[in-house]
Amino acid sequence: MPSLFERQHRIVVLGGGPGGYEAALAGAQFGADVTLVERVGVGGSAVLTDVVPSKTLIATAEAAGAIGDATDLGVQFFARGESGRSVKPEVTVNLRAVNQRLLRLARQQSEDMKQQLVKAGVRIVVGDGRLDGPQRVVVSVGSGKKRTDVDTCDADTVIVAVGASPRELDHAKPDGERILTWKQLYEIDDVPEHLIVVGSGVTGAEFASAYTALGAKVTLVSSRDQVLPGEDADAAALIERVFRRNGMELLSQSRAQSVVRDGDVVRVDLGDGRVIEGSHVLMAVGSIPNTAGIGLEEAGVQLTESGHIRTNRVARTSIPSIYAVGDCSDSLPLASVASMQGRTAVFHALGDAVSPIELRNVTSNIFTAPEIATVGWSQKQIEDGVAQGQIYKLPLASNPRAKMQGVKDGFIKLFARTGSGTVIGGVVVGPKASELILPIALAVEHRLTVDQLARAYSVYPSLSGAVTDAARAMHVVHE
Ligand SMILES: Cc1cc2nc3c(=O)[nH]c(=O)nc-3n(C[C@H](O)[C@H](O)[C@H](O)COP(=O)(O)OP(=O)(O)OC[C@H]3O[C@@H](n4cnc5c(N)ncnc54)[C@H](O)[C@@H]3O)c2cc1C
Ligand SMILES: NC(=O)c1ccc[n+]([C@@H]2O[C@H](COP(=O)([O-])OP(=O)(O)OC[C@H]3O[C@@H](n4cnc5c(N)ncnc54)[C@H](O)[C@@H]3O)[C@@H](O)[C@H]2O)c1
Repeated sequence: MPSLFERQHRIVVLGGGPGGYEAALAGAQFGADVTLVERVGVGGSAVLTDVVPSKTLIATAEAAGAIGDATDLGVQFFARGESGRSVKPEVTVNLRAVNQRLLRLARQQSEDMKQQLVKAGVRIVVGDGRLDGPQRVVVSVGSGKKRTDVDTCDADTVIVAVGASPRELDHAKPDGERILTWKQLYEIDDVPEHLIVVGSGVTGAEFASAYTALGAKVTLVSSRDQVLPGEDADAAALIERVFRRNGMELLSQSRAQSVVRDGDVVRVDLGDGRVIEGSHVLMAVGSIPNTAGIGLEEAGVQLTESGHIRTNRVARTSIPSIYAVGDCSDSLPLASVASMQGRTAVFHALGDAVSPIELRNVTSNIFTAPEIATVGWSQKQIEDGVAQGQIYKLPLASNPRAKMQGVKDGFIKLFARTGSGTVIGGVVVGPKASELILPIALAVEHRLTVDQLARAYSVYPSLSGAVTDAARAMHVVHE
């Protein structure tokens, strides 16, 4: 039974994405008086415009890609033409139906989450929230002169979980038709003839990969030497190779200066004399936190130069009654991290046992084809001497199941502490790497050694067998 203290504790959560949702649920679990203020829909950008729609689109891209892969394994697709001779059918994607499906799925997921909150006893207030000092949130609806305050919520604890929005360049303003942010992609009815993706971070790489599989000609404009800056260098090199093999054009060290539309044509000016033309442009040049104009600085909350909210490892800000979680904070911009922060913040505010967030153990995945999953320390950190470790890389080409399935690209990499053999990180590149990384994540979280990992029975034949094989290869022979 919640104590009187918990029942009297008023938590106001601003923003209903993964961070806010998890915080609200955790508060309700403790029996606290929880109000969630959200302007668009429960689930936030993660569910309505970012993670859920993009991964649903990628599921279709994988299905389209699987047809080509099946051909490699001897499956033939043909139809009888009028003369009785076989003709190769065209594989096309009905993007309008795909988009309708993914938006329906996102709305349903949002509704399911809202019901969960209502069932748990969370009060949901629809509108724009802003802080009025460290312990009050004011909610308004409408904009400009029509803006009206509709609610005032006093709080013992405020959890700010307002997320982030696509960054826009001054000379490349999205028009929602041909020049698009990732939130506007689902409004187009046909697969673009030629999609230019500006920005080769995770968002740009995922959409470039997906639209190539859906049948678009794709040009990826990367401001760096290599796509996916900051990720494992071997994984980035492999994905570039696959992108090129699949017909994608990759422009490295190319920075878009301006994007203009001329009827059905868009032109991206790279500022060095080169201008590329396409039918659509996706701007994937990062995000900015939704922290402006909501009373944070006035309440004394410290922001970083980029406008993110400074937090400690239990997500508390510089003001003790205010916590900040998710993409608006200075933590890692991942849905899983936002959720963990949301829960941690509430546990801390209500005085329950709490483990400070350990970002090093976060597992993440890039949903390109093949996928790239990582956990723990990176090879670069080991090579730079930040962590001491051994590196072992096992190409999937040597794995029996991969051979049977015709898997052409991928590897497993393990990092283990020099001497003790404790697993400190790893990278998986391959189909469903997001599922294959878990044994490595468990090893990192629970400080298992390569020998302990190797002792687990993996199924023969299986892709996960490559994880135990890599662990075996790293066995430390003591003199
Ligand atoms: C294309 C794309 C794909 C991604 N894929 C993945 C993935 O596969 N896995 C993963 O872990 N992460 C992924 N991410 C990152 C993930 O989307 C974010 O880390 C996650 O959404 C952060 O959650 P959040 O709780 O901070 O809030 P958000 O999901 O950003 O939601 C914030 C909510 O706050 C509301 N809000 C903002 N201001 C106010 C206000 N003043 N008043 C009321 N409400 C307000 C907004 O309407 C929004 O609903 C992806 C990101 C992008 C762009
Ligand atoms: N699968 C996932 O979990 C997933 C998917 C998408 C995003 N995310 C999260 O979102 C974060 C942000 O990723 P992102 O890709 O949206 O942003 P990002 O900031 O990581 O990448 C944007 C890229 O655009 C480049 N850029 C900026 N201006 C440019 C210009 N004018 N021309 C060409 N390139 C330009 C930048 O140099 C940068 O490399 C990720 O780190 C990740 O945490 C996660």
